Amino acid sequence: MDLTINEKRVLGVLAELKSADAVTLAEKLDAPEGAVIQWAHLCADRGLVTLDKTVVETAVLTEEGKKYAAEGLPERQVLASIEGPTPMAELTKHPLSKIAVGWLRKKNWIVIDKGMVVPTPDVSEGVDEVALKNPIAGTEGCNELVKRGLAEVLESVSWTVSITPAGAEIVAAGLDLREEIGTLSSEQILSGEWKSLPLRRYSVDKLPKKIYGGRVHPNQQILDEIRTLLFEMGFTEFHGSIVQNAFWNFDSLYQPQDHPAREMQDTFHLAEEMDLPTDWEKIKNIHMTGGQTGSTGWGGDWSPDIARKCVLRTHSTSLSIQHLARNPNPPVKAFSISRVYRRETIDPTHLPEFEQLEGIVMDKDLTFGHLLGFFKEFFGRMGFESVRFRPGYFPYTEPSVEPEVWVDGLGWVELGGAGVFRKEVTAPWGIDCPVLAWGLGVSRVSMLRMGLKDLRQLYRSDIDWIRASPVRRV
Ligand SMILES: N[C@@H](Cc1ccccc1)C(=O)O
Repeated sequence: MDLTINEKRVLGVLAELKSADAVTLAEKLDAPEGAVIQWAHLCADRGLVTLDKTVVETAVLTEEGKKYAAEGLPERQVLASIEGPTPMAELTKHPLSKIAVGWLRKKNWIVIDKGMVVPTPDVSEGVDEVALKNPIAGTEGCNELVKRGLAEVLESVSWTVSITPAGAEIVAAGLDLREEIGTLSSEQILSGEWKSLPLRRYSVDKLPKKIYGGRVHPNQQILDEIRTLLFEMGFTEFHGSIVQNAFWNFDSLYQPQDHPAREMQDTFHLAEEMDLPTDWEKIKNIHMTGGQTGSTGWGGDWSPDIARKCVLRTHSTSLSIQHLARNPNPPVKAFSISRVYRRETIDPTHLPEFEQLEGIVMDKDLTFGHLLGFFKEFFGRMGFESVRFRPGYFPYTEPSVEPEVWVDGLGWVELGGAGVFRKEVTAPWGIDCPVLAWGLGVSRVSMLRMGLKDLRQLYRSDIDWIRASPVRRV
């Protein structure tokens, strides 16, 4: 049997001791415990030793636990601070009363009667207090302390290694304890001396431990791929703040102030307010009368106070309109990949935050047909071969569509919305050519591309999944 020198050394010690724990072995062999355990496992693989694992639990007090061990549990301290019936109002002055009162009642150390706290006759030491003096893992008292965060249980693993008859036999037959040779010199080869040297054996059928290099998160890879694709298609990128006022998130997009999407249940509203642009009245006019656009507007009233209120952006269209307001002259061809926030109930296909890919193309003579053509091209390059369009509705586009892609096994999957911005949206900023606009859920795209059933997987720190996900072309 080709044993390594270290395996032989383990057997050598065990031939004498028969059985030993890893700490003793490590001492005898003057080697780290971890290494000794590894050598013992190699011997165990060959049936020369057996290994027994014992998990020992030790309880230790947390910082808070230590403090109470010295001063007494809060309920004990508070109880000690009163003599006989005491008004509740008095008791609550004690700095620990917040923690203590619940426990005092739970332990039946007090009863509360018409605002008076009355100590009961039985206030003897509890198992938790015993454990606080000497915590022993697994005892009822100690479990109580763990629940209260006053103690924690640490696990330590210890190994016992025992030699088997097969191992003893090998030792009895004599062990060659000469150092093994890992490299040969040319003299050793030329002289033929190598034939008698104890050469280190290599096992070619044992797989080495896997090494994982750093890598980009699979979802980020897809986002990067989309960015690269759009740069290749001639787009520039725009960014903006996560916090937007309603003016940019809703009003400038011709979303009426009583639109249901603005409701509490859909949007994260913030307490902050943000100033409006100095020429905000043109948006008010558009909403109330349609301004110079030939539209009748929504009618009714429009309040700058509502428009100043901040929200977490619910869509990146709020960034698109600001990009257009800053760049009102054609051509504009720009995109943004940004997180957006909605009050969704979390489930496999809905999250309260997700990435949107937002795009705008502005130029003379653009038509709705160009928008559909863009999607065919873009989704084709993303690997979705069939695209279809369903009519849609958005307050800021006319016409509007919802593009869908075909995914084998799932059917048609809706990916977002698109359309041509209405005059009510573009005219206030002096834009007079058509603007194609869209917003797609890219997390959906990632999910489909990776074949995931659960969107949440994209945002979990699941290191095994991240390592196992195939590296994609970027
Ligand atoms: N903002 C829309 C998508 C959209 C963007 C631009 C134009 C039309 C629709 C959404 O979040 O669903």
